[in-house]
Amino acid sequence: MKFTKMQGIGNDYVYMNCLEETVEDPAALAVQVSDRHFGVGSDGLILINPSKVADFEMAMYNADGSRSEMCGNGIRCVAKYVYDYGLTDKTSISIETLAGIKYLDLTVENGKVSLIKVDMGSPILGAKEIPIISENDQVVSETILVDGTEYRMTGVSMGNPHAVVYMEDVTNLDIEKIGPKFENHERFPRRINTEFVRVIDRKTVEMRVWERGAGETLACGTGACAVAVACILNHLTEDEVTVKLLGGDLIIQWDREKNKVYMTGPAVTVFDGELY
Ligand SMILES: N[C@H](CCC[C@H](N)C(=O)O)C(=O)O
Repeated sequence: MKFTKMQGIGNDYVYMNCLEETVEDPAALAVQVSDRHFGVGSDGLILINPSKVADFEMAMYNADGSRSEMCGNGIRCVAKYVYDYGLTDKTSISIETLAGIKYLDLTVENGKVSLIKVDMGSPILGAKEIPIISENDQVVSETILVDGTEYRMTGVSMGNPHAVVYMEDVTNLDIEKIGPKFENHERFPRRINTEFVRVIDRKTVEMRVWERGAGETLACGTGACAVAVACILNHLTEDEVTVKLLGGDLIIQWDREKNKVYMTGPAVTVFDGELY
């Protein structure tokens, strides 16, 4: 079976073109290919499928085989894949996900996609869609007790669930220890992606992420969107934020009139390969 390894600011997945290949058991394949010693090495597996309602469909599996609704870095790579490999010649495309249809604008340089802007749709706070928040609205955060320590956190769904946790320092964080405690906390029955964020200034934040089903990754696109929304709601930043992740930067804008989040970032092809 043919595959392509791609990465979006270091968040790497194995991509398979399922317009041509058939994958019988994607959950098992995700575990197999993700292994960094016995497999290809990745944060998970992403299948590019045909769609009846959009140009393509993306099916995303974490390294542990669990399925996620959405993947921000992954969807930019899918856009690069379908354009660079000639599956489409459009530079505005739609991709169906379990979190709805997403719309993407591609920047092409020398015949290849270099940058992608994604309309990530509307964030969801708790169970309810976030209404347009005025500057006078109250701070949106809660306290959560994890492993004996109280943290301030905002829960945001970008189709998949995120806990945004505010920190003074993320560099020295023992994420291998605290990450799993958040992921499996009783507050989150479907487990959770956790972003630990430090606000640098009103336009810049830095974060590290512990992903549901994958552990620490170098970046998380949906996580960066959740972080921006949470920081904006808490009046910590402006409506456009540069999110600095271990693998690079993403620009996140929240258009509060339309209640849409836009994510802009790169996508890179690493290599093509064949699985035996
Ligand atoms: N890295 C991905 C998100 C993966 C989320 C996944 N770990 C989940 O279970 O929701 C991103 O760029 O958005």
